[in-house]
Amino acid sequence: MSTATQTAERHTARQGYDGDLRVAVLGVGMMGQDHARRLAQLTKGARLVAVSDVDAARTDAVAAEFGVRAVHDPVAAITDDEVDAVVIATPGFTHEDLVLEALEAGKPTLCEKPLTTSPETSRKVVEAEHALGRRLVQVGFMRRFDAEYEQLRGVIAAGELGRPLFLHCAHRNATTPPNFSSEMLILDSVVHEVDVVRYLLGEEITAITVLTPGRTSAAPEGLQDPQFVLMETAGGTLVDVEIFVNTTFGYEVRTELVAERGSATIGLGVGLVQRSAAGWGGGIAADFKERFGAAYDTEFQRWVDAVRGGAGVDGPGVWDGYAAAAVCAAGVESLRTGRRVEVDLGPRP
Ligand SMILES: NC(=O)c1ccc[n+]([C@@H]2O[C@H](COP(=O)([O-])OP(=O)(O)OC[C@H]3O[C@@H](n4cnc5c(N)ncnc54)[C@H](O)[C@@H]3O)[C@@H](O)[C@H]2O)c1
Ligand SMILES: O[C@H]1[C@H](O)[C@@H](O)[C@H](O)[C@@H](O)[C@H]1O
Repeated sequence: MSTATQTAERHTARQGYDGDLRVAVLGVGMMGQDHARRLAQLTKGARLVAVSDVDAARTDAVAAEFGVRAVHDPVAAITDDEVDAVVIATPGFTHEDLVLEALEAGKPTLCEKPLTTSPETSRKVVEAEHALGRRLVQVGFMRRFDAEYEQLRGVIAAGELGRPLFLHCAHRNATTPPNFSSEMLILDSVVHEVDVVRYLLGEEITAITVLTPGRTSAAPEGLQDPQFVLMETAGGTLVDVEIFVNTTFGYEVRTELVAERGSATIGLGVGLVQRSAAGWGGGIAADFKERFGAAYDTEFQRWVDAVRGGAGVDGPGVWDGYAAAAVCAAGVESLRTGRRVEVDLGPRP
């Protein structure tokens, strides 16, 4: 029997955790460092015990900062007997391998979005978890833990406003990191709207069309920014998303529901008339760490509580990660062809 299989069996047998959950963070760039600090200083019932990054100097520096072990091989951190659970905060293209390693080792995992970068690889993860027979992987769609999104979901579920007709979404970032491609506006950014639409409406997205307006002069050479995305849902709601990632002035994530008998808007602040570099009365968040800080905190606390209690996951799982990957892949196809692309998720295991 392989060591990984033995470890998996040990962890499968375990129903809960008596002491603190010992967590390793893999990938300690911008998000990984933020999550390491969250686990080390804020999340109750969890203890940051190790960090791991392919950049050895970065691993050592972050480990020293938090007084935890530096493990230079990320797979060794996953299979380590002193590690109960892992947080994956490496770039999206590395997620497939690391999540499959974590499943093989039977380690509960909180994987930053996207689950993987294609529907085929996400399906592989869905099937690997299904074969294991229990939920072990949660996907870092943190907006589900944001109080305003929860409130909007409640408004829709209560049904007082009637059937949802439209969701108008705006997703704006101040700037993009180097090497951010036109496809990444869909795969890395709109993936959040794909997930919250499924979360808010409780139904699947059946088609997507991506339109390309004139580029902002602030976009780096070759980047198609902004883009306008139209999604259709199984229940007949139309969703539009303005994705604009080089606004230069700040971070805005806004959603307006228009239903049969009223509308409800989140992410607006109060009394907004105009937003610009000069700001407005209430101020504008600089980035996602500021806008969604409380949501990340809640996401981590609920994940740790679920793992310690034996449930493994409390929030979006591998199927949600797969659905998002499938819609985004169709979106990238639409971006390339200019055509509407239908989405078929196939059977759910
Ligand atoms: N939920 C959110 O709001 C949010 C916000 C930002 C980023 N993210 C996601 O977080 C993840 C990380 O993004 P980031 O902005 O922190 O990136 P980053 O480039 O700042 O950091 C990534 C780190 O991973 C390391 N790395 C690369 N390959 C590795 C591997 N195989 N094993 C171990 N380490 C490896 C890199 O050396 C780097 O230190 C991405 O999936 C991104 O989409 C989510
Ligand atoms: O990786 C980031 C992150 O997911 C943010 O929440 C989103 O606003 C950005 O567009 C994306 O690039």
